[in-house]
Amino acid sequence: MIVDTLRVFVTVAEQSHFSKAGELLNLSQPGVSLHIRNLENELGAKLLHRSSKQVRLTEAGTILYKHAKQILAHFEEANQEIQMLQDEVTGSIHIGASFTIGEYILPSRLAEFANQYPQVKLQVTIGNTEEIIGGVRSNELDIGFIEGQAHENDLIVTPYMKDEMIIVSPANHPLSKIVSVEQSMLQNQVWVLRELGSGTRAFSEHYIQEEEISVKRSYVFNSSQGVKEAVASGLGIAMLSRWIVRKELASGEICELPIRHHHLERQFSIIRHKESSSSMATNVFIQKLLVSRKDK
Ligand SMILES: O=S([O-])[O-]
Repeated sequence: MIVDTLRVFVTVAEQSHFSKAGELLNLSQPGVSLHIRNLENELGAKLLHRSSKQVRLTEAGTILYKHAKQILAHFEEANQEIQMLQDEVTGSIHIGASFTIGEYILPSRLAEFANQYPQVKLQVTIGNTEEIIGGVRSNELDIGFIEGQAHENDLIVTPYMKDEMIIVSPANHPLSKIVSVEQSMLQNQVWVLRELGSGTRAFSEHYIQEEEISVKRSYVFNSSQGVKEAVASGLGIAMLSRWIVRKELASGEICELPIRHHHLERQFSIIRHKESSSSMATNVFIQKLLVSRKDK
C-alpha cells in the first residue's frame, strides 16, 4: 500500500540510514530499498542521494517528504475516526449547555446521537454561559456549549456554530410597523434582558453600549423563554437568538425589528477542561457534532 511506502520513505529521510529505518520498521535493508526504488520509479525522480555512510534527500525528495508527512497525518486521523465508528461506544456524558443551545439546538442532535449510540447515557444541564463555564472548570460537566465568551486559560474552546441575533418586539409595538428601523428609533425603549452571566445579556449590553442607546427601563429574566414570553406579552423589546423566536415570528406573536445596516452575529463554542482527558463517548459526540454542523 502506498501509505506503507510513504512511511518507509519518511523514516529513511528522518534516520538518514536504510539500516536504521529498517530496524525501526522491522524490515530488511533490501525491503527498505525496494520501497524506495518503487517510489522513485512511480514518481520518475531520484529521491535520495546515497553514499556508503548515509542518505540525503534530493530536491524532489524534500518536496515529497513535506507532502508525505501531511498524507500520513491525514491518514492517521481518518484511521482514528474509523476506529471510533467501529468501536463500541459506551459510558456517560454530562453535557452542559447555555439556554439557546440547550433548548433549541442540542435536543435534535442528542436524539440522533442516542439513536446511533444507545449504550451511552446522556445527561444535560442547562444554565447560563457563566454557570456552564464553572461546571466544566470544576469537572462536574464533561463538555459545555456556550453562547458567550470564555477566556479562561484552563479551557479548550472550539468554535461550534454561528448564531444570528435579532431585536424583537411585541406584535403591537409601534416599531413593528416600520420596514427599516433606524438605530436612533431604539432610543428610550423598554428592554427585556437576560440576567448577568448570560451570553445573551453580555451580547445585548455590548450592543446597547456600542450604539449608545439609552434604555428607558429594563426587566430581567433568567431564561430566554422568559424573555420571549415577556416580549410577546408586551413588556418591551429584546435581543435574542433567531433560534429562540422562530415559531413566534412565523405565527406573528412577536415581530422582528429590521435594523438598518445591521447583521448581528455571535459564535457558539464548545468548551472542555484542558487537563481532563475526554472519554471515548465524549470524543465521538464532539466529532459527530462538528461534522454535522451546518453553519460554521
Ligand atoms: O444562556 S446564555 O445566554 O448564556
